[in-house]
Amino acid sequence: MVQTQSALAVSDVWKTFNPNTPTERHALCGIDLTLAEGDFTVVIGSNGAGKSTLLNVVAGEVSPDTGRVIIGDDDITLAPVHRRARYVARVFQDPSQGTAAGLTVEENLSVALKRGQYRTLTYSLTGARRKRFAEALEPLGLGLEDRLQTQVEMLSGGQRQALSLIMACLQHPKALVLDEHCAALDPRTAEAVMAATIHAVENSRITTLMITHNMQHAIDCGNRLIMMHEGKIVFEASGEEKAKLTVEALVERFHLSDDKALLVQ
Ligand SMILES: Nc1ncnc2c1ncn2[C@@H]1O[C@H](COP(=O)(O)OP(=O)(O)OP(=O)(O)O)[C@@H](O)[C@H]1O
Repeated sequence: MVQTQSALAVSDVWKTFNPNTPTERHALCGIDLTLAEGDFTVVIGSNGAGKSTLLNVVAGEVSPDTGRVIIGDDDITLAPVHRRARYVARVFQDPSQGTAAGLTVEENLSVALKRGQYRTLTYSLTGARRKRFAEALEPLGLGLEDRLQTQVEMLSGGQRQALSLIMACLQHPKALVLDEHCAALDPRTAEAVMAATIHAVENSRITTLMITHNMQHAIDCGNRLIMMHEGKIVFEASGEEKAKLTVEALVERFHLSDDKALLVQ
């Protein structure tokens, strides 16, 4: 057991894909990142900067070549994805990835309640549990609390993504990773899901890493921001400095005005 005060620490993490081949890619080059409990950190950077690889290392999808990932007091560097479910919840870009289409809204939420435990296909949907689900869904403002028995395949992409978010937060994971989870949604729905994200993360104070290419979301969300480039963190802002950032200042500061990937509004 490693003693640490942080909620999530990524320490000197390196990752090279296809080493010593013509397709070698240095995705992460000595990443150090320490988040306190409740930190909501936005991750931005150009295409290929290493953002998804960083989140994959935290979520256990990718093993670092060297370095450590520590959550609370537990070193989870070598923990497989299924064991990390007790620690890390994730929402992907594709709304269909976080929910089971053939199950109802309440069945999906019941599965989410079993995060990190051995899952069975038995759901005990008590009145108390349905009330808890309805209370979790109600702040989304999408009316899902009245559709607990609706098959998820009947929901829109935005509704499914909002449900994925609530499912990810339901058991209060120690860390939440959001990988461009609004990128596949139409602009209006993306705004609704982002508002739900801010509400869910800030209310529950879940330590969160969120990738976005939307600079306005990067400005509006979270108390910390990191910018990655070529596998390194090249800029960090937190607290008041983060609150004072503007889209223009970010673009100007990093001479990114010609990088369209960073300018999706
Ligand atoms: N599984 C993989 N196999 C080989 N190379 C990979 C793999 N995953 C990522 N890479 C490479 O590692 C580098 C970092 O990729 P990563 O997906 O982490 O970047 P990103 O910042 O998330 O980019 P984007 O914004 O385009 O999604 C890139 O050069 C990418 O091509």
